[in-house]
Amino acid sequence: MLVHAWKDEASCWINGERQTSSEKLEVVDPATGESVSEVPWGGTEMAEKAVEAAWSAFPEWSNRLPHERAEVLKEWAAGIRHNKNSLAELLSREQGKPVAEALGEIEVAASFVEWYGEEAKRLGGEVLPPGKRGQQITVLHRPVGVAALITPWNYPAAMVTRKVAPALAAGCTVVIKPASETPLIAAALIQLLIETELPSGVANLVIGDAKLIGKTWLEDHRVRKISFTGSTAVGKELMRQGADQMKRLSLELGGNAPAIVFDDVDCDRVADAIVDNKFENCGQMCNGINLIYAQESVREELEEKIRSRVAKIMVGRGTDKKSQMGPLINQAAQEKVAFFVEDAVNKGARLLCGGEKLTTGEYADGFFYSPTVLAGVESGMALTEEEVFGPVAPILSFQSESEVIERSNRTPYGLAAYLFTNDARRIKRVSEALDFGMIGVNGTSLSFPQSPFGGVKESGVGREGGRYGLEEFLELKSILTMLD
Ligand SMILES: NC(=O)c1ccc[n+]([C@@H]2O[C@H](COP(=O)([O-])OP(=O)(O)OC[C@H]3O[C@@H](n4cnc5c(N)ncnc54)[C@H](O)[C@@H]3O)[C@@H](O)[C@H]2O)c1
Ligand SMILES: N[C@@H](CC=O)C(=O)O
Repeated sequence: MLVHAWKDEASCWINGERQTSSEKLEVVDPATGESVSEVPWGGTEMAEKAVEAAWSAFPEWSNRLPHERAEVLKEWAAGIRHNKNSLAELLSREQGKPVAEALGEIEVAASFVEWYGEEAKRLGGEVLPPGKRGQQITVLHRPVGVAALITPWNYPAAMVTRKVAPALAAGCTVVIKPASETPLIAAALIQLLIETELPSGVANLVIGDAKLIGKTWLEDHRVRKISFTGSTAVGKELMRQGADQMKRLSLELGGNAPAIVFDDVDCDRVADAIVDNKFENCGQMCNGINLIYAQESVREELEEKIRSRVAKIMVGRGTDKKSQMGPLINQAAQEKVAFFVEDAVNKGARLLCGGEKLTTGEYADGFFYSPTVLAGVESGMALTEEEVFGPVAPILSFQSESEVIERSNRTPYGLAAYLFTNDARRIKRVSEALDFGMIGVNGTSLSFPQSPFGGVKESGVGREGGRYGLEEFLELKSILTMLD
């Protein structure tokens, strides 16, 4: 098996072939502003060509035996794991996260491929009780068809495989558009997929103008499914555009996750869990904690335990082994975080640590922001309403269970919520009352291949992960047969 260095290899892929373009996209390291690589930049023409290839490949791929599709996925997972170190380095350079975190993401990416390879073999149908004598009712699961997959920059490896693997397992063929900030890791993963026994045209990748490519795929009748991960604003726009042709849609969108800490906990363990989650990927995580609600009697203790941990986080370039947190993805993200902190402080929040753009020395050319903790946060501050998507831990106080449930549910988002308590009855009551798609109880890890990942309300439609993620790429067909 080949080990790649990923130098000057990035490309768009259609029908198993590299694509060229007169226009190029320069991919920049957010830690240094240095160029990492150039990739071809596509538009309408390349997007159409990709659909043509996926459409032509669909009959053969969808008719393959499930275990044959599984073989390809197994080979892909092995290729990813075989190349994990160079993939993690590439991911860190274009996205900014520390290499150790990037390695973790590559393993998650491979685990989804492996899991869906296994699940592909279990795809079955159903025979239902007859409605009249001599009748047989059979329900088949059929692949939706050509699926268009659009992915974000924050987890640019795992979000690609979490879509591609179930789509291929179901028998769909795919066209993929990664975020322009992080096309290299997507191109590398698709190259590894193409290096398996995958028939040409089953997986196609177009890097380029998001609006043009999105419009082309939404207007093409041959594309039957859109699976999108990204911001709620773009998700809503795709839903509007998809309505014309009744496209099947899966939307994994933004969140505004509360972490509720009751007063019966061990504050050291809770502070560890909260800081791990909040500062992963520089706070750029859809299920990242956005608001920390501390019950008043433990608030001061928790504030201090969180502050002391956050003050020690080493910030630096992701490829530097000492770094525990990298830069934000770009200048706009850095400015947005600065705005949220300034707004909160102006409205009365207390800065416990951080609170500044890092702009000198080794940080001068990157988009760094210091790990920040704010206390005394109250509703009315902009960061209580919106997803901050940065390294800021805002702490609020609450008195009673009913009050904190009501305040947590006030958001239009509903992706993830976290709850810390040792009271079993309270765990049941509160986790059932919180209006979110995923609840972490006494822990903050939510992403596993077998578990459904996704939100309610404006956090999206549908689920990724587990058998639910496979169902997103399947249609039901009922066959009602009279046998005599
Ligand atoms: N729920 C989840 O599973 C999940 C996972 C990761 C990220 N997210 C969310 O993603 C957001 C961050 O990602 P982002 O900034 O890359 O989001 P984004 O919406 O700006 O972009 C996401 C993708 O959509 C593309 N895009 C942008 N405009 C488009 C258009 N008009 N038509 C078609 N495609 C278009 C982008 O190029 C990118 O590939 C956050 O809100 C985060 O919470 C959600
Ligand atoms: N952490 C999430 C991605 C959200 O941004 C995951 O691993 O699925």
